[in-house]
Formats: sequence, structure tokens, C-alpha cells
Amino acid sequence: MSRFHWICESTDGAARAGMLHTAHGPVATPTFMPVGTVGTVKAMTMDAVRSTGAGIVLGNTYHLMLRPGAERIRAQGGLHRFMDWSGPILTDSGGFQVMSLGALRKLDQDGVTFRSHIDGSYHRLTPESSTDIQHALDATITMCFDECPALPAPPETIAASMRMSMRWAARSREAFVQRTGYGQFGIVQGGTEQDLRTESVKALTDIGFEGYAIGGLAVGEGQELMFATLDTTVPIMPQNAPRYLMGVGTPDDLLGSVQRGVDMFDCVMPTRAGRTARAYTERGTLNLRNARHATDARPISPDCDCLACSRHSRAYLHHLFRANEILGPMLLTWHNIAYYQRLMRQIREAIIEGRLDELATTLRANWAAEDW
Ligand SMILES: CN(C)CCSCc1cc(N)cc2c(=O)[nH]c(N)nc12
Ligand SMILES: [Zn+2]
Repeated sequence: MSRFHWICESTDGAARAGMLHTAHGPVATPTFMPVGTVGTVKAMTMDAVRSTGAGIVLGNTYHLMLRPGAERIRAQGGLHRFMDWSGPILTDSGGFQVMSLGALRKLDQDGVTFRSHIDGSYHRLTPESSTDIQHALDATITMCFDECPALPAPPETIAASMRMSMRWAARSREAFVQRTGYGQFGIVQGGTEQDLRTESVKALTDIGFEGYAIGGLAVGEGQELMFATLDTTVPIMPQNAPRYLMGVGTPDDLLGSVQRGVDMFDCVMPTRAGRTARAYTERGTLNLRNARHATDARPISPDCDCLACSRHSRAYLHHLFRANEILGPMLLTWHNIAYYQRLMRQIREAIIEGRLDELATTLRANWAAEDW
């Protein structure tokens, strides 16, 4: 079994193309990780997920600890077997979900106590318990337990939160059980304050992790401020470790972030859009509920090999959504994930061939094209 490591194969400016080697197989980077919050990529079978070329999927400690419970998943052989996915799985550590789900919660220096959004029962997450739960899930990549402060916030609030997250990172690392082919990622915090981001990167690299995530962004700061934060934070992150930008993003966000040196992404946009009739395409997004699609015999994308595009028309997808048929979200989620995977393959190939800037110009022009 190969040890957990990332190899940089090519660079094009700050962008990198590489290979992440794990206990559950290799993943080509840059990579987009479909979100499988409660052990399922919503509205997709795992065969459909595999057919898109996805290499790694995401799970969530918060959701899985509440239902069905980490112990029950462990007893079933771990999350891989439970959800029929033999590739790598990255699990988020739960703190972000507690905050973002608005669950009734009490945060203290040791961890967070919260009430389940499902049945109101009380639970507690700490760096130790989050790490233990991710171990029980047999996560290939374990995320540190952190706090993601809401933006905007005063610098002193961001500083206090980041420093608590760095103490929690040390405790998460202490609780992590090293296994060949498994990794743990530290999460850089610090809002959009460069000095705090620098302090956070140093704190995490002093502890030492197999990879480093950029947290605390994609929380409403906007693309310009997100990119500005990447411009100063990514260059001081370890060169030889994978970099994961959490919760990002649109195709344009992914392209700009890869150009700034990011390797891994996750976002609910393509799956959530698939359930709400919004199609991602090489020429921007389409709202398939719109009446103009009612008689359009074309596939969503002529260049797509997903089931929706290879067998059906826009008119059919329009009909399914108007009729509120389950097959609508199934087919469109499949298409959106297939589009995101195809985009990442295009970007990776362009980095290897040294033509990423040209591809970026073409992609951005096509995304801005008039509705079609
Ligand atoms: C399904 N995904 C949205 C969940 C995984 S990514 C969640 C997530 C998103 C964002 N934007 C910031 C943070 C952050 O700062 N810390 C953690 N732990 N998770 C984060
Ligand atoms: Zn398609």
C-alpha cells in the first residue's frame, strides 16, 4: 500500500498538475470532490459518480455522527463499504456544519456543544471526538476540527478564532492515528487578514500535516476578496503538499483558484443546482424550467457524455422538472458533476501542455456567451 503523498507533475505559472497517492488509490489533481454529505452524492448512484471520472468524494462528520452514527457505520465496515465507494473519501470535521446549520450551540475553548437539527438531542464535538469519528468512518483524509468565523468580522475577532483553531489543530493532530496511505489536513484560517493568514500557515506547518486546506473563505466575502486572499496565502503554503480550498465553487472560481495554485475543491453548487433545474455548461448556466427549453431537441451540452446528454433532450429535462419528476434531479445532477469533472480534466491537460492561460481566456469567453 503506497504512503500518502502528492507528486507535482507539471506547473504552468502558479498552477500545478499532480497525483495524490492514497490508501484508496490515486487521484489526479486539480480535482473537484463531489459532496456526499450523508453518505450519498444526492440524487446520484455511485456508478453514475464513477462514470463522471470523479476520483474522491466528500463526507461530513456532523451529519454522519447524527445519522446513522459513526459507530453504526464502523460496524458496517466503514463509509467506503457503506456507500459503495472504494476510492478516497475526505471527511470535513463538523465544526463548520454546526455553525452553518445554525444548530443551537455553545462554543467554548474546548469544543462545541450543540443540539441535533434532526431530533434536538444534545451532542458535543471537540478536536479529539471529531478526529475519532473520522477514524471510525475510515476517512482517507481527515480534516482538523476548526472554527470558521462569519465574515465580515473585526480583526481581533478573526485573530482570536484563528488562534483557537490552531490550538484545536494541534489537538486534532495529537488524536490522529497515523496509518499508511491516510492523511490529515490542517485548515488555514485568518479571514482576509494577511498577517493572520501568515500566522496560521506557520502554526500548521510547525505541527506538520499531509495536506493543507484554506478555510474561512467562500463565506460571503466575494470572489475578488477570495482571490486576493489566495494571492498572498497560497505562495507561503508548503509547495510539496496538496492545497484544498474548502467550499469552492463556481467553474470560474475553480479556474481562478487553480491559476493561483490550489489543487482540490469541494462545493455543493453542481449537486444543489442539479436539483433545482440549473444546468452548468461550457456556455454558462441554463435554467431548464424556462419555457424556451420546452421544444428544444438538443442535449444540454453537445460535448457531454453523461446520460442526460447522450440519451435525452433539453425538452425532456424541461418536462421532468415541470412535472416534478425525480428523474429530473437525477439526470441533471449527473450532468453537472460530469461537467465539473470534464472542466477539471481540461484544466489539468492545459497545465501539462503549458497553455492554461489560453484555455482560461476561451473558457471565460464561452461562459459569458449569450444564452443558447
Ligand atoms: C459540503 N462542503 C460544503 C463541506 C465541506 S467544506 C465546508 C467548509 C466550507 C467553507 N467555506 C469553509 C470551511 C472552513 O473554514 N472549515 C471547515 N472545516 N469547513 C469549511
Ligand atoms: Zn451532460
